[in-house]
Amino acid sequence: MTQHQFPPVVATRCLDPIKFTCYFGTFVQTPSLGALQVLTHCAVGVDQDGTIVFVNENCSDYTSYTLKFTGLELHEVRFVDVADSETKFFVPGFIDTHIHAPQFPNNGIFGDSTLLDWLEKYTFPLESSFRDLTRANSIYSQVIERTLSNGTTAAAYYATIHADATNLLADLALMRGQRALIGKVCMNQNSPDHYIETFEESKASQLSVIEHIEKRDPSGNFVRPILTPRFAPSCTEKLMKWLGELRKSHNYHCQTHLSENKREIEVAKELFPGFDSYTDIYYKSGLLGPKTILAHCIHLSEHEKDLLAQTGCGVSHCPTSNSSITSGEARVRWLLNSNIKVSLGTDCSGGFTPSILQVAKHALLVSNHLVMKSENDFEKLSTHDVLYLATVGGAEVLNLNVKLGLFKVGYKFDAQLIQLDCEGSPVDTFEFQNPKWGLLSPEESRGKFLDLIDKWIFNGDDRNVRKVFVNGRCVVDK
Ligand SMILES: O=c1[nH]c(=O)c2nc[nH]c2[nH]1
Repeated sequence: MTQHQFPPVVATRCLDPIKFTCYFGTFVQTPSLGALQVLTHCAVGVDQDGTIVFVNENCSDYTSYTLKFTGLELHEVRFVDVADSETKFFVPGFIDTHIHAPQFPNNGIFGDSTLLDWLEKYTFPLESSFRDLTRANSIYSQVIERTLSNGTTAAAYYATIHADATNLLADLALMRGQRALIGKVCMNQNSPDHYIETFEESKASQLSVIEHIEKRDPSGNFVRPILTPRFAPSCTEKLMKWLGELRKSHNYHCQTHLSENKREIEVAKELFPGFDSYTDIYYKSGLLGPKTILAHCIHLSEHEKDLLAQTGCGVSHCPTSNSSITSGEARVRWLLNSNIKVSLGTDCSGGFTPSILQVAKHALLVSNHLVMKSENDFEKLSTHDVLYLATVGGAEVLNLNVKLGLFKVGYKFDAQLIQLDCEGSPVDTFEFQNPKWGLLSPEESRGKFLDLIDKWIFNGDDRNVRKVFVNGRCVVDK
């Protein structure tokens, strides 16, 4: 079906250790919001640290180029040529900036509840069972496997209040090769007797989790602790202020929920009457900064939005969850226009899918609903916009030491290999829709390829994710 005009795989195996890997094929990325870049016949070189050292577009002789560029011998380089199908391409790994790992068994179970009763009925009972490490081991292993298989190369996880189980989540992510921010949930008020901690307990277990994770990965490039006050209603001011001090003194990451549900906002205001707004509670507690991730942010006032912009926080937009438990529609464009970093979160199990690709599609549909309600086009998000939120947006919000989200020199090779015409693919491909690079005009080929990307976003799923790479290492090979 495809017109492959380039050399086949030259060397796949050698006796000496591989010093360098060169991937050859089509690479798709979103260098800026709304812009989709398609690099065809492109050679991307990755060193042993998983860092991209060259990106050479329109490179017909990629083997000679690579050897010349690196100065290495043929046997020291692994060539991975995936250009055997024109419906195969690399995209940056997805970044899930809001996911509750212990809630995974409840995906799809929410009945007709909304946030506060959903927490009581479904969420707290399940999370409290993570005092059992056998259960934690089995569920956390499954979450990591499932999200990796959906192309998620980095995630900001909420765990539970239990230090041992949280440490286990960090160990499992590190072992399996998924980048992860790991949050021990802190909650010391308005929670059920079977699932609550005192201020002193919260403090002690938070410090022990930080110590454990920092020992496991001193570089912090793979797993890192993230301070996680659950949300204002379940934390005392004393606890939030202590976490705020800790954040500021060590420049730690921080994550919490903000302005998800109207009743939740009323409760927060009732519990903290001395503050100007829900956002102000976090602001005055010292929780807001460039490494803070705020999930939802649906019902913010102008002033609250300005506070997020001023403090440099990132937002995790969770449209699947917001539709499922009837929370509302976040105004993503309104946030982006104020230079607030926005990314996507599955929010399992308020959300029902562990797939950021599905969430990207929901983000687009929710933006269409905002347009239908307000009758202006301003809020509409394109397929290219939501791909940006799923990759570059996620990297900005995670704010790690390593550069992620693009195929660019100096960035880490965290990637997915997508194939639309694989066996069992949910995406139907047709010969007349094939881009036929080199045989049609560049504009025609590009137009056809962009259509394929749209088809992938709307119809694709984990079956199309053939390989996943984190830091240059293949962690999923189907
Ligand atoms: O979507 C949500 N999931 C949760 O677990 C939670 N806790 C507080 N607020 C929350 N929102």
